[in-house]
Amino acid sequence: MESTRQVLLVDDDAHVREALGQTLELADLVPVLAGSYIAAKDHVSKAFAGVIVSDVRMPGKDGFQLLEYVMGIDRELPVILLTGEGDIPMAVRGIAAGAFDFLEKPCAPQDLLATVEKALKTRALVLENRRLTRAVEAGDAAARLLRGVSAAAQAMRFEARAVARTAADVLVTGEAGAGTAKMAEVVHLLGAGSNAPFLKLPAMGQSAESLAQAFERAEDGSVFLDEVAHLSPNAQFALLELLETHARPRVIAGTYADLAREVSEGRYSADLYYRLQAAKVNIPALRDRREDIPVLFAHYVDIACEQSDLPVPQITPDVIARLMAQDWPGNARSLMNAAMRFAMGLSEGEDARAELGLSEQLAQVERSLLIAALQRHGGNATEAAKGLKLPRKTFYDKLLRHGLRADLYRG
Ligand SMILES: Nc1ncnc2c1ncn2[C@@H]1O[C@H](COP(=O)(O)OP(=O)(O)OP(=O)(O)O)[C@@H](O)[C@H]1O
Repeated sequence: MESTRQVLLVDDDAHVREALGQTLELADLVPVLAGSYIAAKDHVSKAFAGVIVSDVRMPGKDGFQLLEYVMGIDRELPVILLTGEGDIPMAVRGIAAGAFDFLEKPCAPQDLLATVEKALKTRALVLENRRLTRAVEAGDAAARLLRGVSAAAQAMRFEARAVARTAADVLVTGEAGAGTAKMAEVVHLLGAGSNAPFLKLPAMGQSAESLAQAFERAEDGSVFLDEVAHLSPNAQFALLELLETHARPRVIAGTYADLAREVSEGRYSADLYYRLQAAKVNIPALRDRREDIPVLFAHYVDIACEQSDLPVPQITPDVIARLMAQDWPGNARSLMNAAMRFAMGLSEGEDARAELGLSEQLAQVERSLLIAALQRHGGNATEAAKGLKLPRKTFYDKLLRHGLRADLYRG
C-alpha cells in the first residue's frame, strides 16, 4: 500500500528537500529524498508505483536529463518539474519532453499536494491497466488460441476482445489458411462463452431453410459462415432477414474475397454487406508478420509431438531462417502442416517447398504464374487475365487469394 503513495523528491538543496518532504509526510505521502540525478536514478523503474518531483536546475545532470532518463524507462511515470520563478519557457520545454506538470518554486503546499495526488491517481490507473492487460494476455481465449508476438498479432487479439464485448455480427477478413475460423472461435468464446453452441458452416450450398435451422440450433451462441462470399443470392436474402429479426445467435462471417467489390459489381447484397462489416477484424497474411513464424511453428511442433508421444526435436536457427524466408501463401495452415512433418522427422526443414502438400505446391506454382503474367503485362490486370485465359473476375479472385496487387507491377 505504502509504495503507491511514494514521491521521489529530487532537489540539490537540502533545505528545500526537507521542507517539501515534510509537506508530503503531513499529507500521508511517503517521500523518498534524493539530492542529485545519480541518487534519483536508482529508484526509477517500470514498476515504481509512485511519482517523481524534481527540481530542474541542479549541478551535474539536471532535472531535464532526469526527465529524459525516466521517459526512456517508462513514458507513463509522472514527473513533476520544479522550475524557478519566470522559467516558463523551461517549463514548456519540460512538458513537451513528457513531464506530467510543472510547479513554480517556491510552491505553495496545497499546489504541490494537488498536483502530486493527480499524478499518483494517473500512475495507479496506468499500472492497473498494465496488470489487467497482462492478466488478459496470459489467459483468455485470444491469448491461448491466437498465438503470435508481432504487433499485428497483438492488434488481432485486441480487436477480437473488442468485438466480442459487443453483440454485433462480425466480418473476419483474411487470406485462406490465415486463421479466419480460429478467430471466429475466439470471438465466440470471449463473447458467448464455451457453454454456448458454436456452429461452423460453409456458406456455399446454404439455403434459406438450412440457415434458419442453424439459427435455431445455435440459440444464444454463434454461427460461423465460412467464405461468406459464396452465399447464393437467395441465401443472402434469407440471412439478412434472419439478422434483422434475431438478436441472437451472433453471426461471424469469414471471407478472403473483397466483398466490397462483390457489392459494387452487383454480385452481393449491399444491405447484407453493410450489416456484416459493422464490426470487422482483419487477419494479416503470415508473410506480413514474419515474427510470428517461429512461435507458431514451435507451438505446432510441440502439439504434434505431444499428440504422437514423440520427443520434441530441436528447432535450429537454420530451420527458422529457412521458414522465415518463405512467403507462406497458405498461411498458418501450411506452416502448421510443415510443423507436423518436422515433428515426425519427415523433414529437416531442408527444402520446405518439397514438404508442402500437393495443393500448397500447386498454389505456389499458381502464384508464380500470376506474378509472371502481371510482370509480362506491366501490371495490366485485364491483359494478364487474357494471357492466362482466365475470366477477369477469376483472375482478380486469385490475386486476392495470393495477396497480390496488380498496381505494384506497373511501370
Ligand atoms: N494465430 C494463430 N495461433 C495459433 N494457431 C493458428 C493461428 N492462426 C491460425 N492458426 C491455425 O492454423 C490453422 C488454419 O486456421 P483456420 O482454419 O482458422 O484458417 P482459415 O483462415 O479459416 O482457413 P481455411 O478456410 O483454409 O480453413 C488452424 O489449425 C488454426 O488453429
